[in-house]
Amino acid sequence: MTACSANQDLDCHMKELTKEDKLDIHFPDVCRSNDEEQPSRKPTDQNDLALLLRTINFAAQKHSFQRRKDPEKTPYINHPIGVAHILASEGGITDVKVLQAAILHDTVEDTDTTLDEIEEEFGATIRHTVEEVTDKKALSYQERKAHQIARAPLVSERAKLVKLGDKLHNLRDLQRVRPVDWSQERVHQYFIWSGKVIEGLIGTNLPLEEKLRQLLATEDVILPTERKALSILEPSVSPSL
Ligand SMILES: Nc1nc2c(ncn2[C@@H]2O[C@H](COP(=O)(O)OP(=O)(O)O)[C@@H](OP(=O)(O)OP(=O)(O)O)[C@H]2O)c(=O)[nH]1
Repeated sequence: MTACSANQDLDCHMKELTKEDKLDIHFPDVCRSNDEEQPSRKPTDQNDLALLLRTINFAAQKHSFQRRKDPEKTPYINHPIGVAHILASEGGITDVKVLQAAILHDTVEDTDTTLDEIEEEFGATIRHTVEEVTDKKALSYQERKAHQIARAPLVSERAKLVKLGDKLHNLRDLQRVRPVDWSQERVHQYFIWSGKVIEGLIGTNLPLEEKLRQLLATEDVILPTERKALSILEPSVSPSL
C-alpha cells in the first residue's frame, strides 16, 4: 500500500513507486495502491495486447531450439501458447497477468531464462507466478513430482490457473499421441499423478476442472469434488489445526 494520501504532491507518490512502476511513467494511471499487482510495462507496450505479444515473442525466442517429446517434434512454444489459449477460450480468463504467466511458465524451468530476467522484463507479479509454477531442478524426479502435489493447494490463484491449463494441455497431448519412449503404462501413471496435483487445485475454475474431470475419467482417474485437504506438514498450516 502506498503511504501517500490522495492530496499529497507528486513527489511523495514518486518516492513510493517501485522501479517497475517508474517504467510506467508514460501512462496516466501510474499511481496505484498496490505496487505488487502491477506488471512492468516498457514504454512500447501501449496496451495489454502489445504486452501479451511482447510476452509471446520473449517466450518464442527462449524456447526456439526446444521441441516437444511427440514423434513430430512439435515446436515447444506450442505448449505455453496452447496453455494461455485454453485459459482464455475455455477458462474465460481475461487477467492478462495470468495469460502472461501461462506463456512464460516453462521459460525458467526449461531454458536459460532467470527469474531476475522475468522480473526485469515483466515485473514482480509475473516473476512470482512463474516461480510458483517452476519445478526445482535440484530435486530428484520423484521429489519434484511429490513437491508439485504438496504445493498445488498452497500457491496463488494465478498460479493455480496456470497449473490447470498446463495439465489440461499436457493430458490432451498425451491422448493425442504418446511421447517417444513413453509406454502406455507411463501415460497412465502421468494421468494418476496429474489427478493428485489437480485435486489440490479444485475450486479455482469450474469449466477447466470439469474438462479435466472428464479427461482423467478416460484413464479411470476419478477427481473428488472437493479440494484436497492441506497437509499438516506444510509450513503455512498451523500444527494446532
Ligand atoms: N504430454 C506431453 N508432454 C510433453 C511433451 N513434450 C514435452 N512434454 C513435457 O514433459 C513433461 C512431462 O514429462 P515428465 O517426464 O513427467 O516430466 P519432466 O520432463 O519434467 O521430467 C511436461 O512438463 P511440464 O509442462 O513441466 O509439466 P508437468 O510435468 O509439471 O506436468 C510436459 O510439458 C509431449 O509431447 N507431450
